[in-house]
Amino acid sequence: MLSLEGIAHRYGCGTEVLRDVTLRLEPGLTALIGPNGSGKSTLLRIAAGLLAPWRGEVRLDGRPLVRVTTWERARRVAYVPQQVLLPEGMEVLQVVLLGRLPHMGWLGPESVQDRAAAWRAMEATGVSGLAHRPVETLSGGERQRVALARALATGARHLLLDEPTSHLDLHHQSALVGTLRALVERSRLAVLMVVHDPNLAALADRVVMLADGRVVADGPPRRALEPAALRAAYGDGFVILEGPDGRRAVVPSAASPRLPDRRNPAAGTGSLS
Ligand SMILES: Nc1ncnc2c1ncn2[C@@H]1O[C@H](COP(=O)(O)OP(=O)(O)OP(=O)(O)O)[C@@H](O)[C@H]1O
Repeated sequence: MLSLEGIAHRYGCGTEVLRDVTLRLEPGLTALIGPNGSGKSTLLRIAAGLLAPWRGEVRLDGRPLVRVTTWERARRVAYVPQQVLLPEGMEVLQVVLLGRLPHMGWLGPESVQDRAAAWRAMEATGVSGLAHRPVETLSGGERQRVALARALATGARHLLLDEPTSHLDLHHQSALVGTLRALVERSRLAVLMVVHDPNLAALADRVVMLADGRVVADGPPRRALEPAALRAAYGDGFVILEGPDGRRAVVPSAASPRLPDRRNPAAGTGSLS
């Protein structure tokens, strides 16, 4: 299990962008949401071991992550950044096979098992038909799915995905959630994905909401996405529609929105009717 304990972070001499965040990443699909600049990407990079926290510790099965070798970490924790950079001049299959490097070591070449894992990952993300396309010819959404395939090919049980749906159309957003859910159920993966859309977050098993670098809600979607919690984090620039089956949709409102008053957290909360 990947756990973050008492994490605080500041860049240089700036103010704290994460404050005392404690989070245990259990098997299941967890959505990480929060306003722009609330610290989501910073938290993911710290969880991936790519950024040393200013205070606190990340542990993998109880061991400090800094003591886990780079190879082992790469086999067990996969991270897909917000800005996906794929090496130009390579075909999709070659790029996805890069996800197998932690299993191949320096000596390579890839084994039958490595190729099978790469094909499985491409099929799961719907890019197997693009296997021999040079990556620079792909659309933004296709690139994003190739990056996810590379992460899945690692076989890591912990997936850290920073806005994996930002370039995806509605169909592929649903397909991605379906794929992740199937992986979670079949292989007990622990997935932490940053999303901006609360409606997408509502499809997760658990929602963690950050505001001002703190966890302000953590629980099942219905509870974590309570109107009052959303309003405290995002202000009043949205309305909540409720269908006859009780399902809710959060949609931006056309009115000039006000952000919450962070000096007085009680202001800006309340009923959204
Ligand atoms: N390398 C850096 N140097 C200085 N400040 C940084 C750096 N990276 C991020 N920040 C600042 O840290 C804060 C948190 O940034 P972060 O990218 O973690 O937020 P986020 O919640 O992912 O935002 P968004 O939703 O806009 O992607 C922001 O105020 C940002 O400007």
